[in-house]
Amino acid sequence: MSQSFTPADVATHNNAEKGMYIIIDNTVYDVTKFADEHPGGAKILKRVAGKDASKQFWKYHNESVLKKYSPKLKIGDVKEAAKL
Ligand code: HEM
Repeated sequence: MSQSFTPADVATHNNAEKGMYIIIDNTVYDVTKFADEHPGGAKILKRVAGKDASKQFWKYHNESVLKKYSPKLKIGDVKEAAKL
């Protein structure tokens, strides 16, 4: 079962203390522990923590990266808050 997050939920996880979540194409990844082993560096991940980083992600990686790391880093999907 996959957990649902609103963009606002993800936005609260924007630093190492609270945890660092990023959104790539509607999927939420927890990169808190991964940041220090990220080949592109921890700094660049800290800058996008809490945000949708799809554009930046696809600039530097391809599908095989997501395939490889999803089992370890994926924590859920983005679901918009119900519109009133
Ligand atoms: C789930 C999230 C991410 C994973 C699993 C991930 C994984 C990786 C991996 C495995 C590499 C090594 C190169 C490769 O195999 O393609 C890499 C390089 C890199 N990543 Fe990420 N990355 C993530 C998110 C991001 C984000 C959001 C950014 C930008 C804001 C970023 C920027 C970079 C850069 C700049 C490089 C170096 C590219 C190069 O040296 O040519 N990454 N990343």
